[in-house]
Amino acid sequence: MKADKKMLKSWVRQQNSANRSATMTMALVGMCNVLTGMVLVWSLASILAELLASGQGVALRWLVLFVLASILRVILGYAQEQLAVSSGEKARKRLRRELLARFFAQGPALLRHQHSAALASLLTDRIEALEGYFARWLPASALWVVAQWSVVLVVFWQNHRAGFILGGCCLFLPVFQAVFGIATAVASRRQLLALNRLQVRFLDRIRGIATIVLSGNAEKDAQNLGRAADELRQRTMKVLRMAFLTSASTDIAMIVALVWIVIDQRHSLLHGGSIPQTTSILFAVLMVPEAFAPFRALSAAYQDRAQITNSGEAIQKLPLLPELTVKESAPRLVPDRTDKGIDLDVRNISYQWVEDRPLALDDVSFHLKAGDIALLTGPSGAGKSTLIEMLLGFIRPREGHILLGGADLQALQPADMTRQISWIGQKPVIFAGTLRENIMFAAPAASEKQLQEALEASAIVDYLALLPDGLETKLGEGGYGLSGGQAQRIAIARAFLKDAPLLIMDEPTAHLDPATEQDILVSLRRLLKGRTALISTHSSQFHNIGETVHLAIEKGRVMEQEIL
Ligand SMILES: Nc1ncnc2c1ncn2[C@@H]1O[C@H](COP(=O)(O)OP(=O)(O)OP(=O)(O)O)[C@@H](O)[C@H]1O
Repeated sequence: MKADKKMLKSWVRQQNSANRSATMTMALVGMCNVLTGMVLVWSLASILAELLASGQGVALRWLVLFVLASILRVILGYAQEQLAVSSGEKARKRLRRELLARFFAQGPALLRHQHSAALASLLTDRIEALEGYFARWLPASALWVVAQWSVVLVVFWQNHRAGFILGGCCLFLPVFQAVFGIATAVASRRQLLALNRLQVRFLDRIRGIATIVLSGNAEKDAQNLGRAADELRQRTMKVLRMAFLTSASTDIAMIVALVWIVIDQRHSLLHGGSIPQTTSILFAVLMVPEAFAPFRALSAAYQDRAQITNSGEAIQKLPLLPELTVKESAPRLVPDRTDKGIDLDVRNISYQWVEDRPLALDDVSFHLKAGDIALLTGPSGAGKSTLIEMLLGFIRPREGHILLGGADLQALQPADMTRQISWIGQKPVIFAGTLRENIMFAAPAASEKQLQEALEASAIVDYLALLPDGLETKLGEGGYGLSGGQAQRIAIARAFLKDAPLLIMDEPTAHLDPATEQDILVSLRRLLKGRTALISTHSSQFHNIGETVHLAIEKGRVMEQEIL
């Protein structure tokens, strides 16, 4: 627990220092704004004092100073706002980039530890909620003490008694902040957790909509969601109440200072002191809101401060899976590819998902020559998916090595590794976009001729004419729906286009009817030519696909058997 807090603090410090120059620039412009405010108020106090004393004219210099200071304040205020927006934007972009890089570096193994809705919310809402921290809280916290106490000192210099009163009232503010601010932070943290729970629930329900409707539980589920939404509403109201109390406490301190100064100096004000004396009193009175403004900005941003802790905690909760990327400075290795495919040598690899659970892969060794087609079979939970994830480079062996074309998989640069491997799973991911974009995703630089060849080899041409806009038909969410077989052909076309020498498949025909499975097998046979392949399957239809090796896996152990 203590270690977690320490790590969180150090992460927040890192964020602060990454943003230091922007924060300091904002604080500097803010300080100029405060100083300009003093000049503005002084010129206004002088104008009023002269009017009250003589009732006649006002020295031109005060009017000119007043107008110039007003214009400068507007400019400085605008600059402050612009700097805040751009600093918040830059910080969020940087954080998103860093997080996304971490997600990609950890691969799909991350989804075994975290719900996809929680990850999506971390990348979107939680990072978005940090805008206020970088744009408002950091500059306000760097500025408020200096700004507030420089106002108090200037007031004290002009009018000792008023300076004392103002300083005294300002001293109470941190106490109010400690009481209400901490309560606001706790409320805001609970609100965020409730929001996160609601998002995860919603995504689950949307994914499982068919199951919920068919089980007759739709009504009950809607009620549960309603309750979760109500909990979020109540937590949001609590945050607003706390924020209101924080702001009200600042107002009360300000009013007390104002009334106190006026009562204290009423004699000079009512019985006409000298012009400098009236000016100093009016200056002190008019400066009261200026003295409280930096603190008001700070307390308005207090909730924003809570957000960095919330987001930081969520980021800390991401599992510390080993990152898969190899340093760019590492020497480049080139796997040896031949016309037949690529050599795959798996040497004594072991893997354990959780410390006290049995090994998911236990001293696994096998060798596939270029052009070998291996069928991987085994009961559920035997370790097939773990082995595939390891070959795809998403998890690292605890022990042992995997050599691809003679090069150690773990020492390959990510781009060099992914170029060697194509993967076809049970259901291909179809992105929202056209059919063309979905296929070209595998090789964006492919020519029109290569695309046509891939369309023919994967037999997509057979159903192209049935699509409303051919290759330009919109697919994916909100787009045209494809059957399982049609979607699987997209995955096959992608593999043709990518033209990688190692093909890994995980139950590629699992959800297809026997007739479609036969059609897909025809395309797969074409795809297998000139490649090494490892196919995890339960289907007997694969037993005459031209397999040369049988890998039977059970309890994480592999038996290799060559088929002659
Ligand atoms: N993220 C994880 N955390 C803990 N244990 C895991 C995790 N993923 C897999 N396992 C365990 O590792 C073992 C191998 O699982 P794996 O998913 O590789 O089996 P499989 O042969 O692919 O099964 P199936 O055919 O049902 O997909 C199982 O005991 C499983 O419970």
